[in-house]
Amino acid sequence: MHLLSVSSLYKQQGSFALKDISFQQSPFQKIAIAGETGSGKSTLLKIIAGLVQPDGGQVLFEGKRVTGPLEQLVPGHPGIAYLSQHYELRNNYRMEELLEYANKLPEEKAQALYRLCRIDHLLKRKNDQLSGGEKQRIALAKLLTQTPRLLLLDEPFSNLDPIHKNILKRVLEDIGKEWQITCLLTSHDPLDTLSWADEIIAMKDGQIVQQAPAEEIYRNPLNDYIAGLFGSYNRFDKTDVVLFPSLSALPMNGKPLYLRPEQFRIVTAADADAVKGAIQQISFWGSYYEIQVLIGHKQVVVKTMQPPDPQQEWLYLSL
Ligand SMILES: Nc1ncnc2c1ncn2[C@@H]1O[C@H](COP(=O)(O)OP(=O)(O)OP(=O)(O)O)[C@@H](O)[C@H]1O
Repeated sequence: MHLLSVSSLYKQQGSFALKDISFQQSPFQKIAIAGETGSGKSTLLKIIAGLVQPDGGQVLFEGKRVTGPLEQLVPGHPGIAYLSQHYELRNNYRMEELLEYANKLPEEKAQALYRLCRIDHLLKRKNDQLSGGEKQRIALAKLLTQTPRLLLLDEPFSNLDPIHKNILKRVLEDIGKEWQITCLLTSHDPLDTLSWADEIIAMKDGQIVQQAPAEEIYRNPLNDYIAGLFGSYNRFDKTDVVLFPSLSALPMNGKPLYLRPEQFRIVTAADADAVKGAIQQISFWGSYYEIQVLIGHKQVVVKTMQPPDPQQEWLYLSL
């Protein structure tokens, strides 16, 4: 049985509408909802959490309908925890006091949870002695002491530096594995979610545009919007085969073909499939270089570990 089943959700909010949202989540399946700002991700999470009333459709959690705030006195569902982008921790309390007040777990289990959330060294501190990433993990631990079965995280990676982002990623892995809690999260930077998610749901203008496993959505995006969500890409249409003859070996079926920069190889002129291009720009990205290459009238972006010689004006590409 599905843990979560969302069907035909509809919600009007001013000029924005969430339209016909349907998907299912199995126990322990890791789903990320991706989409540009304003595509409706937070609204969807809040409806699932029972915090916003939908205008149509329904959410089933463990086979039972999640009621909206207009149907119950205290909004929310005891089995579903929702961590907002704008969580608040009370001032003037030590973190251990805040957690103790909320905690429903036996002491030993609570301490294990604080270790898992990497906050056990922060318990004596007050709100103003913590960084944003540390506060977020305290807020997360506080929610988890309520023993939810489904954890909804709204943009957990935004506003985090790479160090705190990586800590949070490890915490989320452990929550799934060690605490058997299913996670559903949103992100407007899906690159953060590729390594974590089993399945990605991409949204635009209140609708689901594509739903697929992480690798599938990265390699076979449905359109330019989805391709762009996951970083640099090259779009090739049928007419581009003249410029790049080896494209004819790839299945296009009348649709554009999206190739990621790392799918090209820099070769020598002697390579049978070599296509000559003019180097336009080289940018350094830490672990790789991105090169803008002009082939005929077409701009192509290529990723490489070895940059060309700075004097070099041309290079040869192959697929
Ligand atoms: N209470 C509200 N009343 C009217 N419009 C709203 C309300 N809440 C959100 N909206 C609008 O609904 C749309 C979707 O908002 P939502 O916060 O769900 O998007 P999002 O994809 O989560 O964006 P972000 O990544 O910036 O958080 C936006 O255009 C927003 O302005």
